[in-house]
Amino acid sequence: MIIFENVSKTYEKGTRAIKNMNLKIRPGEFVFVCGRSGSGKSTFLKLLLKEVEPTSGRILVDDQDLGKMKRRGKAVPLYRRKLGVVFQDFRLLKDRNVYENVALAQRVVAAPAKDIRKEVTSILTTVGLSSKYKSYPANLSGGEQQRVAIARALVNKPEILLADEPTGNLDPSNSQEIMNLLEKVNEMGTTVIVVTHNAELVNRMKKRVITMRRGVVAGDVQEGEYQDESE
Ligand SMILES: Nc1ncnc2c1ncn2[C@@H]1O[C@H](COP(=O)(O)OP(=O)(O)OP(=O)(O)O)[C@@H](O)[C@H]1O
Repeated sequence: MIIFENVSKTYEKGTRAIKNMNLKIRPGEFVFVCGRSGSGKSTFLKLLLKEVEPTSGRILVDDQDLGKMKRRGKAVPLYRRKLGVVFQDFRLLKDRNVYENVALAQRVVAAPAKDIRKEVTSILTTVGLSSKYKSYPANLSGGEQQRVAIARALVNKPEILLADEPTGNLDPSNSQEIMNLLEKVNEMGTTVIVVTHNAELVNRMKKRVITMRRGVVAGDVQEGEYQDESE
């Protein structure tokens, strides 16, 4: 369970990026966080990743108070293992093939060698890329590259998948396929949080929609819609 209690974030120069955010996301939910550029979506993700600290308020993830977690030591890296992250620009290693890109995430957490092949093979099957395990990113379509990034984010079995504009670089048909994959991942048990301003896609998915406007939660609706130009 993710809980934001009266969370505000003011950056050094005085920009109030998040104002009094109250939010609960339950295990297994699929949530869109929508809003225009500058509405606070990235700051929300950074708070959840403990990349930035709230100016006030409290963030709890599975009863762990992020504010009480020591910056030094193992607590933050251990906490971050709960979270898989996917970005708009895929962020794959260009000089490694698909298999290696995904396996590396397992090596980072010192997974036993005998498990790596099994887990990587299994997750590549889930994302529909088992036949391309030897390909390099440059030889894959954007949609395929994002599938590799999703496999990499999921191979260590995080509880929560965070996707920051995952379809920002994709055409409509690849975007829909990525959304379908995220829905499948969610149905397999992972909590999925997707930050986006792609209203068309959001409105087709019929999921919970949290709308941010100038740092404030302006809407939070189950099977909701996002009206891009509502401001
Ligand atoms: N490191 C920072 N220092 C100062 N101000 C910042 C910083 N990061 C973000 N901001 C400001 O905080 C506000 C919210 O930004 P944020 O990046 O969270 O919005 P966003 O909805 O993710 O936008 P985008 O869709 O463009 O990424 C904006 O006014 C932005 O200029």
